[in-house]
Amino acid sequence: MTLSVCLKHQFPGLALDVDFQAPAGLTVLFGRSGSGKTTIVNAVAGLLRPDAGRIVVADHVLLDTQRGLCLPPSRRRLGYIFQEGRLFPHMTVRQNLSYGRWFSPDRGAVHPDHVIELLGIGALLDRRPGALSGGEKQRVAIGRALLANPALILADEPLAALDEARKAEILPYFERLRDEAVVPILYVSHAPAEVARLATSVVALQDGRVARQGLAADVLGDPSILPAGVRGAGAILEARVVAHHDDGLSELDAGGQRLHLPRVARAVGETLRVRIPAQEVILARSRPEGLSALNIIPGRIEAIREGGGPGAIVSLSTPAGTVLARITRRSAQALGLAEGVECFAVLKTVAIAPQDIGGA
Ligand SMILES: Nc1ncnc2c1ncn2[C@@H]1O[C@H](COP(=O)(O)OP(=O)(O)OP(=O)(O)O)[C@@H](O)[C@H]1O
Repeated sequence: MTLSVCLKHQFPGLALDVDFQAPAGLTVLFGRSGSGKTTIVNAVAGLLRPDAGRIVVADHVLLDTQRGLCLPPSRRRLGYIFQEGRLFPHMTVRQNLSYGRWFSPDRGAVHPDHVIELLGIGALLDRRPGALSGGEKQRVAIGRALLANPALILADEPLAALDEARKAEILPYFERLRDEAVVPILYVSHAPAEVARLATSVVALQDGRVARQGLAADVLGDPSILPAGVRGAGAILEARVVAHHDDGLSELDAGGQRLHLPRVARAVGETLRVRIPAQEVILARSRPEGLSALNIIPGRIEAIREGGGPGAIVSLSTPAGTVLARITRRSAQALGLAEGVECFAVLKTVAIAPQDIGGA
């Protein structure tokens, strides 16, 4: 266990009461606006003194209100990545990077060359932030946080201010950070696709409480806790690249099932995470023929969740993993769908967007 957070705090509009552990890797704090994500990050950073609580990062106690202990931010050994890079405009990239290093208690544990290579910012070192794109600024901000030699990185919606193209540019760097396990990361987001790509584990918040905690695939499959409700529901499959075809498609293997996706920028043999949005999946009782959709996966219904509206979310257990389908209650009834019934999930190739595909 790398981070342990137990907090109670009362604001006029929020009664925060959380207790969770973040294992190594990248833990996403996920929840609707106002659910308490930033309040938790601020308490971990030392920017907010909560009414009660205890926060420990790898045996280093940052806060223990019972013992009257509350370390100031400068003694917490945290790297902070904000929505906007917040670089110093008058300094070059090189100077901005060394600024983080200046505050590091033992300089040198993370080598600058490695960080520069990891983030691909070698060509930017002599530029000032004004001459960088939004994505480049954010990469430098990540580098500065890493070079402060932190015990934990806090990233508060670091992609929120970027457009889709810039987000796609930055996501792989967070994946590398997660995979190299340079340092554990607590990452705030309310975008399911981002969570699906990045999270090792997810802490889902609702009204200041932990609604669910666990692996991304399990938490994201539960529409009741999703900020965007059923619209954000989706399954995560792990799939290995088998071939790239001349017509622009890539072929993947997910538990023995073939998936055809728009060309993925990964080598044959690499394993990917693919998010399958529930609203892009059609269900059929028999294997459809004469259909333009290329992906047809057989499975058995595990559960059907109905909400207050006309829709239902069907969880299908398949050899590729659990697939979710958002259909109408009317269709579920017409098809005689029920727990245990076998059916086929149909997915159009083009329904999978590049941001739904990432490193496993
Ligand atoms: N300094 C404060 N003073 C009073 N109330 C506050 C303060 N900070 C936060 N709150 C209350 O706590 C609630 C949770 O805020 P918080 O910023 O933690 O939510 P969030 O999940 O990060 O939301 P968002 O996704 O919009 O950033 C807010 O709705 C607000 O009512």
